[in-house]
Amino acid sequence: MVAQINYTKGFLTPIREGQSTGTYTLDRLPLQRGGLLGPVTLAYETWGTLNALGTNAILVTHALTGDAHAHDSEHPDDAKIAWWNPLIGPGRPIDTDRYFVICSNVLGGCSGSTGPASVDPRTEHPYGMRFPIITIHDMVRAQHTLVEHLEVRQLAAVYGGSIGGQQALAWAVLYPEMVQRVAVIAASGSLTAQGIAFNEVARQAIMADPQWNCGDYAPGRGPATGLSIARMLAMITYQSEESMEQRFGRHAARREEVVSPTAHPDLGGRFDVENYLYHQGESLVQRFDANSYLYLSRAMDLFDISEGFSSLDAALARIRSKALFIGINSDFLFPARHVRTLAERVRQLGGNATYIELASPHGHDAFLKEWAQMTVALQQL
Ligand SMILES: CC(=O)SCCNC(=O)CCNC(=O)[C@H](O)C(C)(C)COP(=O)(O)OP(=O)(O)OC[C@H]1O[C@@H](n2cnc3c(N)ncnc32)[C@H](O)[C@@H]1OP(=O)(O)O
Ligand SMILES: N[C@@H](CCO)C(=O)O
Repeated sequence: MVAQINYTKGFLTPIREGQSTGTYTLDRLPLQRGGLLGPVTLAYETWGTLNALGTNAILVTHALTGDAHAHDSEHPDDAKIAWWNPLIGPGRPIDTDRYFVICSNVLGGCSGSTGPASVDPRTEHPYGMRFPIITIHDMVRAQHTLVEHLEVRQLAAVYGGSIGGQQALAWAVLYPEMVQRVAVIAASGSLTAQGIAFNEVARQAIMADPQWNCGDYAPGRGPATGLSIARMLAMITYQSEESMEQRFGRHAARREEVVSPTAHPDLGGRFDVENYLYHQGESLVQRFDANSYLYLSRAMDLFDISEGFSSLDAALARIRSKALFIGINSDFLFPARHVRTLAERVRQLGGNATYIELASPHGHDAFLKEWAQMTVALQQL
């Protein structure tokens, strides 16, 4: 199923005891929708030590706007510095004393891995909209070559949430012999019509911004307004009515330094939730590429775990891993019942699948916030 891939180069730099950062480049990657992409670079980080047999590795896959910095051994308790910090480290559910933990920035991303902002070797200009459509399977196949390059023979586990959960599920289906355990968090076998709809509105906001310019913009000069609106919309889908009531209610804006993007002083910026969304939009513009947002959100839409197999059951029956599915009771992007149904189907097909539901008001993003519940859940795997 996986075509021959040649490695070209890679480096790994220790940044402190037990933590390294690196890049790895392969010549070309055959894509699920046809064609070849190359060279493809993945930026990655590792924590812990690989054993002599190459069997104690854990792969962590990040969410839509995440990056390879899942853990920071110098600041292990700060989730703002590294997005899954509280779950990774010595004695934690992803135990770096026992496991060699790997996290790479996803194919199509903008934090060191090849994506639409990378230079196309054929034109010597950024790919922009000449970047091919990539899928979750392509991301996973690229990760597979990285893992092989690191001399990992077996993955003790793959963990991921949201679009990272789609990747974790794809790992278990595409490489059943390699994945011993898998945690699919806040993700299902395919995104709902509602989820696709939210993503399309976000993409249209980006593409309607004149600064988008059909995807051709200089680094740092992209569609800031469009990307900001896309993030504002997406942040609503990552939360819930309950959490937004708790956090903001109808309170007046509490943060005066946030500038309301409206000409009339009372058309926006009056409510606290509005300022929160403006701030989130501005923050994403500082750290994320708009074209990457288009391609990654599209990969999320296109994902269908049955694609390439005769049926959904044929795909799910391939899973050999011990599988943990985690739903979130307030998630309306990947509703918990879809995650539970997926787990049940894997079990009905003879798989070793467990379902756990987090009880949280925090919606989809609960897997990035509910540390105590996530710790207990991941310990079940
Ligand atoms: C830094 C990074 O994210 S690195 C990349 C890796 N990231 C990821 O993988 C996930 C991306 N991150 C996220 O999705 C989110 O940050 C989450 C889910 C982790 C947390 O989201 P939130 O619940 O909105 O977090 P939180 O309440 O801490 O607010 C975040 C920001 O909104 C600001 N904010 C909170 N309330 C308000 C308000 N009422 N008005 C204005 N701003 C507000 C905070 O000050 C904070 O600002 P900062 O990020 O500049 O420090
Ligand atoms: N808050 C997450 C949600 C997407 O799953 C992110 O920004 O990556």
